Amino acid sequence: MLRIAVPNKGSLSGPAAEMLHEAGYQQRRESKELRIVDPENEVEFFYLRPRDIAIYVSSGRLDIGITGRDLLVDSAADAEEILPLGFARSTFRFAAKPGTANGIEDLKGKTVATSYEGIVAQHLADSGIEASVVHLDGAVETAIELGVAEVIADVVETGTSLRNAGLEVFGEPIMKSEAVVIRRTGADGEEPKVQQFLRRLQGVLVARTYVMMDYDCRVEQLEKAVALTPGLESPTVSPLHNEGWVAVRAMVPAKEAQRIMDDLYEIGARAILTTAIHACRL
Ligand SMILES: Nc1ncnc2c1ncn2[C@@H]1O[C@H](COP(=O)(O)OP(=O)(O)OP(=O)(O)O)[C@@H](O)[C@H]1O
Ligand SMILES: O=P(O)(O)OC[C@H]1O[C@H](OP(=O)(O)OP(=O)(O)O)[C@H](O)[C@@H]1O
Ligand SMILES: [Mg+2]
Repeated sequence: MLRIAVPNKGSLSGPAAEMLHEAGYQQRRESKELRIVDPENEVEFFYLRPRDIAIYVSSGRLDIGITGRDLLVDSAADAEEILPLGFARSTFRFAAKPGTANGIEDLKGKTVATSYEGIVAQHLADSGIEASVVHLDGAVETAIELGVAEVIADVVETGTSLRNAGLEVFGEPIMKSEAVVIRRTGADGEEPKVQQFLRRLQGVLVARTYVMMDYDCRVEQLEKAVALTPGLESPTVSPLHNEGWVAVRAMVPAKEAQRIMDDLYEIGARAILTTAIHACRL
């Protein structure tokens, strides 16, 4: 049975459960459940604090886990990323009161408050900057107002939390993060159960980012049309009953679907349809 760590709380837990559900796995019915078995898929899910997931996976007791890239790096656990999942996207940045810092060199001798001490200490060491780091559990944006630190380093998504606290980012982003699947460093990458799990999640990612497009066009327009809808490998082209016409079917990125439909119409394609993909294996 494959043993998988899943976030039990916070920004990662809802989207992770949703993705697993879309991939056909049973998920817990209420938020207090800490462990469930999905016998049909031969998988056991452990609902753990996101911060602890890399530690469990590195111990080898759990085969794989879903966590944030920033949490993985911060933990310094012996685990590695094997698949990015595209949700809980954020950047990790320094911020301070406007006009008090412009770059990392301005951190010299200052105190930085953060929940991600590992990332910050490493980044300061790599940059040759000596500064103190104070660990806070959350709501780090308030630390400056309350005099605990002159600078913070925190997760930024929309920037609303920083704006509300009257703070501004400075310097280069320290890292970009998103939810990722991890495994113990050097674990057997060919393990069939792990491979099957990854294929299912990849299927969800593809189903979320692509739509299926069907249309009819004249044979003379086919090369132009295919250039607009090259598909993943190559589009399916079938003859139509009316001579001189073909039907084309190809996957296209969902975000570009409307523009592609306009462009196809312009070159004479008709009966252009897009449909959602519910699941796939590439
Ligand atoms: N506002 C946000 N937008 C996108 N990702 C976020 C946001 N806040 C946190 N994350 C990501 O979620 C992960 C942190 O999860 P964690 O559950 O520890 O914190 P949280 O979502 O802030 O919840 P909590 O309320 O428990 O602090 C990290 O990978 C982080 O980058
Ligand atoms: O840029 P934004 O869209 O505002 O998102 C970033 C904020 O979201 C998270 O906080 P959360 O609400 O989880 O509280 P926490 O600080 O206690 O973790 C994160 O720690 C930032 O504070
Ligand atoms: Mg938080």
